[in-house]
Formats: sequence, structure tokens, C-alpha cells
Amino acid sequence: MAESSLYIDPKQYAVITLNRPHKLNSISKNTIKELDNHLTEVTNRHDLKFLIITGNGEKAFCSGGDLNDFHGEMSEQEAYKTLKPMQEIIYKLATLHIPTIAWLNGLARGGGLELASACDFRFATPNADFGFIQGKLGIATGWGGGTLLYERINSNHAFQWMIESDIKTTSELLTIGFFQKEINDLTISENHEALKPYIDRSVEQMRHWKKQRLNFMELNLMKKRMEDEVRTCSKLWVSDEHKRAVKQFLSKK
Ligand SMILES: CC[C@H](C(=O)O)C(=O)SCCNC(=O)CCNC(=O)[C@H](O)C(C)(C)COP(=O)(O)OP(=O)(O)OC[C@H]1O[C@@H](n2cnc3c(N)ncnc32)[C@H](O)[C@@H]1OP(=O)(O)O
Repeated sequence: MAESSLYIDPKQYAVITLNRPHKLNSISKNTIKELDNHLTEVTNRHDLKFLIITGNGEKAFCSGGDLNDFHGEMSEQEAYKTLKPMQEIIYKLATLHIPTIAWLNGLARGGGLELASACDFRFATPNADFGFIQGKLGIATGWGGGTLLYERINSNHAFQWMIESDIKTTSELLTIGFFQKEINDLTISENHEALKPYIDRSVEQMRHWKKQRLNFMELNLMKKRMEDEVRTCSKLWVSDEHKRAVKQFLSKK
């Protein structure tokens, strides 16, 4: 069964939905392959105004990597091989030719927030919480999302969040500018007030503004920093703290 979907709306926007609500939309190796195909299809189209990434269900946007796939017993080399593909997808998403919106329909943890950080904008439900929790798992961000967080918010706030690895509310994240809008109606449609400005603009306008936005980002340096994250996370992957954290999570079932 497909673990994600790509929908193209007649109003010229695309929606990628993570479709494993029973696993809090955690991202498996198979999901990663599907996301790559969805992004390739969106990249090859010239008729889209923007892309939304969201999760199925009302509990979770994405709870990060699937810990059954991203388990604790991997070697540093295996961890690198497993983490790298998603980092490449996160970079592709961050540099997509059209504006992107993370529609946070529910909680996000770890790599789920890295995925959200890859988007230009983050609109979130007030009824969930969010955490870069990798620090508490004995690792660091492993998909390049830490680099992107520094692109999205004040560097001191990003630095503190990486270290403290705490869970934050929508209100807190609106205050520090990580989230741009609070969405009470989770239904994605042309009638949603949050989307109306994006739907009303032309394809040419939206492509121009995204190109302009990317021109202010040091993309080669950003890519190198994201690749460094994968290498560092892979080294930390074999730490006892990480093995313990993953084992504890998987044993609670
Ligand atoms: C891979 C590296 C990547 C990176 O940093 O680059 C990362 O994402 S590391 C961080 C990985 N994510 C996590 O550690 C979060 C794990 N999940 C949780 O801590 C909890 O699920 C929580 C707090 C988000 C919600 O807890 P709650 O009690 O409300 O729900 P359950 O834990 O019972 O979850 C329901 C159901 O979903 C399964 N689940 C949730 N998250 C994951 C996950 N990340 N991987 C695999 N499976 C996940 C959970 O096992 C339950 O399944 P069930 O079959 O019903 O037991």
C-alpha cells in the first residue's frame, strides 16, 4: 500500500501527503522512495504555483524516521547509507522551483521537523506540539534539517533548540517565527483563507518569487552543511545513548 500520495489540484497546486497515520506518519525507507518520485514529478511540471506537504489524520504531521528502519543497531556506514537519501530529498524540497508550505496537521518530531524546515512556510494546527528531539536520542539532526532551521529562524533560537531538544507549542513557534500561520481548519482547499493569496497569484509570479528567495541563500554552502549533518549523525548513531533510546522506544510496544 502506498505510504504517501501526490495530488494535483485544478487550481494549480500540488499536495504530498504522508499516509501512515497508524505510525504517526513516520517516514520509512519505502516512504523515502515514494517522496523522491513525487518530488521528481512536481519538479518536471511547469504548471504549478506551489506545493503543500502534509500528513494524513489529525494526530501527526510526521514523527520522524521510522525507528524500525532507522534502528539503533546500524553501523556508522549503514546509518550514513540509510540517512543520506532523505537528506537529498530534503535538499531537493528546500530548493524546489516553486514555493512550498508544510501544512502541520499534527505533531512533529525529529526528522518530521526537518521535513517541515525544508519548506518555505509552515502553517500549523494549534492542537499539537513539535520537537527537534534528536539531542535526547543521543544523536543530532540527520537529514540536513538543522542547517535549514538556521535558515528559518534566529540562529540563537536554532542553536538553543538543537541543544535543549525540547517540545514546543504552536504559539511558541509562531513567536519565534518558525511557524507563519495557525490553521484551525485542517482541510486543504481553494477556499481556505490561508491559501487564497497563493492560489490567486500566477505561476510566473510564484516561480519568480521562489527564484528570488533562493538567490538570497548560499545553496552550495547549505548543501555542504547538510551533508556534514548526515556524517555527524552517522557517527553519533552508534553511541550507547542512541541505541538505548531507540531500544526503549521499540520495546514499549
Ligand atoms: C531517523 C533520523 C531522524 C533524524 O533525526 O534525522 C529522526 O527522525 S530521529 C527521531 C525519530 N522520531 C522519534 O523518536 C519519535 C518517536 N515517537 C514517539 O516518541 C511517540 O510516538 C510520540 C511522542 C511522537 C507520540 O506518542 P504516543 O504515545 O501518542 O503514540 P505512540 O508512541 O503509541 O505511537 C503510535 C504508533 O505510531 C508508532 N510510531 C510513532 N512514531 C514512530 C516512529 N518514529 N517510528 C516508528 N513507529 C512510530 C508507534 O510505534 C505506535 O505504533 P503501534 O504499532 O501502535 O505501537
